[in-house]
Amino acid sequence: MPPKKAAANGKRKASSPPESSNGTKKSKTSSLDDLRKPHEKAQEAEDNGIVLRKFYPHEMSNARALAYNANELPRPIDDLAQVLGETKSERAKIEVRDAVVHWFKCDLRLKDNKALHLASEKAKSRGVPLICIYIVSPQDFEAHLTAPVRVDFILRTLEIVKKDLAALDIPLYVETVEKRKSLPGRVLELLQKWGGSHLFANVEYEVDELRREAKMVQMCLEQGIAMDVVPDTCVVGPGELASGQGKQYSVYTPWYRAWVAHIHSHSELLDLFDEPGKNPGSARQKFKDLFASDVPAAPNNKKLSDEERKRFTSMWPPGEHEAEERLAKFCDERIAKYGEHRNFPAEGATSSLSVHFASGTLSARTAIRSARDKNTTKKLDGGNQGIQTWISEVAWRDFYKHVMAHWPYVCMNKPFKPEYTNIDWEYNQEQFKAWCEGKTGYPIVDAAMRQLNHCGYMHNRCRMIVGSFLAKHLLLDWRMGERYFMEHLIDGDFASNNGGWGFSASTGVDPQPYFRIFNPLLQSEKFDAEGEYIRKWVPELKSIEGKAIHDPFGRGKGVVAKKNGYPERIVDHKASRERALTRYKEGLGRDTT
Ligand SMILES: Cc1cc2nc3c(=O)[nH]c(=O)nc-3n(C[C@H](O)[C@H](O)[C@H](O)COP(=O)(O)OP(=O)(O)OC[C@H]3O[C@@H](n4cnc5c(N)ncnc54)[C@H](O)[C@@H]3O)c2cc1C
Repeated sequence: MPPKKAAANGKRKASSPPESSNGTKKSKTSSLDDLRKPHEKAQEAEDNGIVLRKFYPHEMSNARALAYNANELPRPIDDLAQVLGETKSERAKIEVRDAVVHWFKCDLRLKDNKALHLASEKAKSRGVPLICIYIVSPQDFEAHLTAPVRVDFILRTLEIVKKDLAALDIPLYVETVEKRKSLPGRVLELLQKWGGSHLFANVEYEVDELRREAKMVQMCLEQGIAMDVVPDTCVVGPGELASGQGKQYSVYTPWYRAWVAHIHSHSELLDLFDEPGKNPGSARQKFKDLFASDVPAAPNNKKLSDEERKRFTSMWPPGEHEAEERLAKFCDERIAKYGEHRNFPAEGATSSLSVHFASGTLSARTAIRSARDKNTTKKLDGGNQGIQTWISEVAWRDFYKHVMAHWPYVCMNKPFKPEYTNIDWEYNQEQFKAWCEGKTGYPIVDAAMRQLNHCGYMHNRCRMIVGSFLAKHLLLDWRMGERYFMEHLIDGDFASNNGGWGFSASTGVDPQPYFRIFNPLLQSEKFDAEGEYIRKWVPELKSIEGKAIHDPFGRGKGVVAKKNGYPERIVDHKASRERALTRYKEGLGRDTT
């Protein structure tokens, strides 16, 4: 994150001519007042639970989004880089006192964890103990729509992290802080209590976290504490790659080529960070309260039922050792054929590692390195096709984080293409409920939604099918689907989820034109030809043989389906398609701010 200078009036100076996300419209901003106006559909977004007004301002105008593109508004990532840059020398002067602290967030592992490694090195340099903390923030979980299954996975993982750290005489202290605004102050208080002079954390690229960390670096410094926030979660961090014209990429393929070339020419990017070293033996006695502290139960707003907890515990074993084993097994057994099989949801051909990337129980570096080392060429883009394809999928994760950092309004309920907010979306709650429950009458859609509800996970092909179905067949505001996913996915990751929804609704960064509408029947026949996936998740259709499984009412098996309680289609494919085409076209022709 290279630091950038802000202009004296607090606004960033444009480094290149104003441009929109996609080059179609210029920013029309005239005054700050204009930029503060809500979008004309803001109330609708609020009423439908898309913008959580308890925590956030109303939906911004399109003009404000375009002002980010025109570099007229500072990006949170640049603000953090600037604070880090400006305070660097002062922070460097701070002497190590009684302890060094690492703050775990979405990086719940000991191996190959950059901030943890740096914290450990700092502590060792003066022979003082390393203390680790994790703050459970129920309000952050609420504001970020974190799924209860994900919270449960995090808490189960923390037990493992605590045990592994204790073996190194390092305490992990976990505390619940009810109010998200109190979190920075509480972290500081803890550091002061322990005589901690240095706080380390890995960067999270969501807007809330970037802004919080920028403030915290300052707050810490005022108290004589050096906070360092370092890039770790991506192999190539946001902002590192620019096109020949110096612009940030908004299209995946050229970005990916640059990503591969950059790693090939900076091989150190795949060097792994050592685990922390052992604490001095005295740490056990000195911080015995911290060693004795427990990992709390899930907060009330994110509790699972006993049955769910049992189910998810057996489905999703937590922690980095599990991630490591899963990665090794995948590389040994399935990666070579990944390219051919990954699109077929019944096959279980993908890695199922997303939960580990999302919680940080596995680093992207380790994953890419392991895959590369399996390849005879030791290159990212040569040799075995399956390995290459898998690496390029993991790269999507970096790409979407880069998008979120450079176009921060995607993290504020706006689509990457702001003009898509002008579309008249539907808010039909009955149809939304049918979609959520897997009762749309489209077997592949229903199977997928039921997989999500049962497992906290859905196959990628199916995520695209149900996303497109929600946005185009039901014409529901895609952000309702985005929210539902976050509230139910164990691998919920804002950037990847937002990117996936942008793709599905054609509102995102990928050049996926709105008139390309997935036909669920064709998708079903192509990717679940034998209906194995459908039969697994939609038991009402289990007895239906042959191609009728894809469309029981249209293919003479309506009586059986109906008898077993399976619903008829809630919308007609052809009519929905026509409606979507018209509505998208009208919306995009409208000029609102
Ligand atoms: C509408 C929609 C919503 C999505 N929401 C999320 C989400 O919240 N969290 C999430 O991790 N992924 C999300 N994805 C991407 C993708 O579906 C999952 O990463 C993938 O299904 C996870 O399964 P896997 O680990 O077996 O993947 P594999 O096929 O084994 O891929 C390996 C890894 O590459 C990354 N990856 C693969 N595909 C993508 C992609 N399209 N975008 C970003 N990263 C990718 C993931 O980290 C994944 O674990 C979404 C996709 C769509 C279309």
